[in-house]
Amino acid sequence: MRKADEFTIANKPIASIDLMEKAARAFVQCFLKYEFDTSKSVAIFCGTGNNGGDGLAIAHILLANGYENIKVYIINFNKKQSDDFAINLQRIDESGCKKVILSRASELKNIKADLIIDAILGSGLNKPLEGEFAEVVKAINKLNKRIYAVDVPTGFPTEGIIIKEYNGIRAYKTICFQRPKINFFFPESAAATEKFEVVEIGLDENFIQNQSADFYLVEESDIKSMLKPRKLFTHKGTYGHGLIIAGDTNTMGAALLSSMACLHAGAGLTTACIPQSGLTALNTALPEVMALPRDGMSKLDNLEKYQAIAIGPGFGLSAESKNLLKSLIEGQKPLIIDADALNILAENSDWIDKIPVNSILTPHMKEFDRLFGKHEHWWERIQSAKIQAQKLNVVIVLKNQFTFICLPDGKVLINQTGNPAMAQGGMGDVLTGIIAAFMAQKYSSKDAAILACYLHGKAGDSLAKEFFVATASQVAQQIPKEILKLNKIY
Ligand SMILES: NC(=O)C1=CN([C@@H]2O[C@H](COP(=O)(O)OP(=O)(O)OC[C@H]3O[C@@H](n4cnc5c(N)ncnc54)[C@H](O)[C@@H]3O)[C@@H](O)[C@H]2O)[C@@H](O)CC1
Repeated sequence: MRKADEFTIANKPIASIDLMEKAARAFVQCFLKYEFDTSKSVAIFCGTGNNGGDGLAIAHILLANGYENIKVYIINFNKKQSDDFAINLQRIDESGCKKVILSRASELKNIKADLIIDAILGSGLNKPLEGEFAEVVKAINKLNKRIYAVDVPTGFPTEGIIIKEYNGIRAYKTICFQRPKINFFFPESAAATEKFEVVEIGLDENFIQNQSADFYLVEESDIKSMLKPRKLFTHKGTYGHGLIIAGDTNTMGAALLSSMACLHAGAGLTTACIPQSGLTALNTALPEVMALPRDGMSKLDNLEKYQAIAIGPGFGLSAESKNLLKSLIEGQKPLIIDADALNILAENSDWIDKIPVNSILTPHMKEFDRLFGKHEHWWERIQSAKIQAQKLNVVIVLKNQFTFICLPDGKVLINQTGNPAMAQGGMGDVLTGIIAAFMAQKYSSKDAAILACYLHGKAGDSLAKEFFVATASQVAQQIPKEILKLNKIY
C-alpha cells in the first residue's frame, strides 16, 4: 500500500496532502453510515505521522458535517511530525477546533466523549507499543467507549506475528484504506478490532493489481470467470463421478452431508463409500447417491471411473481406514483429504511426502498443526502452509472464518465469504463434498478449491440473512442457488 501511495502521488495529478484529504473523506463517509447522531461528542487521538494527519483531516471534515463537539488530542511523544500532519495541524488551528497537546500519557485526564477515533499510529508501526504510547493506549481502552480506528488500530501490526500480549487499541471498527491488511484475516486480530471495513481512497488500482504479492483476495469476479456453464446436450457423464469415502457407525451423518454437497454442487454422479450399516440411512436420505459398501476392504478397485475421490469425513481411525487411505495414497490419483484421513496422516507422517500431487488437503487449525507441527501464531502457520503446499505440490485449504487457500506456486488466496452462523458441525464435510463435485466436473484442484470455499461461504452468507444459524444441510442445499446467481447462462 505504501508503494501504491507513492506511485499514485508520483503518477496521478494528486499531491500527498490531497490523498490524505481523500482518505479522510472516505473514512468520514463510512463513519457517518453508523454514527449519524451529530450531537455526540467525539475525541480524536492523533499521532504526529500520517495516521495522525488523517485524524486531523477527519476532525475538520466531521465539523463540516455537523458534528460540533469534536476535540483532538495530539499524542506528541515522538516529537517529529510528517509534512502532511503539519499542514493539517495548521488547518485545524484555523478551524478553531478544540485541541489538546499531550507530552505524557499521565496528562490524559477527564475525557468525556461518546465516541473515540484512533489515529495515533497506523501502518507506520515498526515495533510493539511500549512506554508512554502503551500507557496512553491503555488509558484510551479503559474509557470503554466505542473506538473507530483509522486504517489500523494503534499498535496492531499490518503483517507478521501478532504478539499474544497485544497491548494496542481495541477498536469496535477499523475503517481501513483501499485494501484490508493481511493480519485482519487472522483470528488474533479479534483482540484489536471487532470488525473492519475497507474504503476506496483512489490509489492507482492498475498499479496495485500488477504488484507481485504472496496474498490475493478471492473476488466474485474471479468466481464468475471460473464457473463453466452447463451446456445443451450434456448428460450425467459430462459432469463426472465423485466418490466420497466417509462415515462410520456413529458418524454416518458426515458421509451423508459430504455426499449431499457433492450432489448439489453438480457432480454428474455421486457414490458414497460407507460401511454397510449406513446403507438404509443413505438410501433414505439421498436416493440420488449410489452406495459402495466398504466393510473389510483395504483397497478399492476400478478407481479410474471416478474423476474425484474425497476421503475423511467421519471416516474413523480403524486399521481398516488406515489401510484404505494408504492404498489410495499409493495409487497416486489426486485426493481430497479431510478430517480423519488427515488425522491418520498425522499419525503416519512418513506418508505425507507421498500424497499424490494435485491433491487437496482441507485441515482446520488443529488438524494442520497435528500434520505439520504446533504453531503459536497464525502468521507462522500460514508461512508453513505456503511452504508445504509448494513442497508437496498440493493445495492446502486452511479453514477458518477466513479460509486460506495455499497453492503449489507459493500464492495464498484469502476467501472472505462465510460467517459465524456457520459455526456448526458438518460444515467441513459439506466443503469437502463441494470440492469433490468441482473436481468431478474437471476443474483443476486449484479452481475446485477456490470455487468450493467461495460458494460454501456465500451460501452461508445468504442463509445468515434469514437464519440465526445455518446448518450444514442447508448450506449444501443452497449451493446450486449460489451457482445460479453467478452463472445464469445455459
Ligand atoms: N496509501 C496509504 O495507505 C495512505 C496512508 N495514509 C495514512 O498514513 C498512515 C501511515 O503513516 P506513517 O507512515 O506516517 O506512519 P504512522 O502515522 O503510522 O506512524 C508514525 C511514525 O511513528 C513511529 N513509530 C512506529 N512504531 C512506533 C511505536 N511502536 N511506538 C512509537 N512510535 C512508533 C514511526 O517512526 C512512524 O513513521 C496510514 O496508516 C494511513 O493512516 C493516508 O494518509 C493516505 C494514504
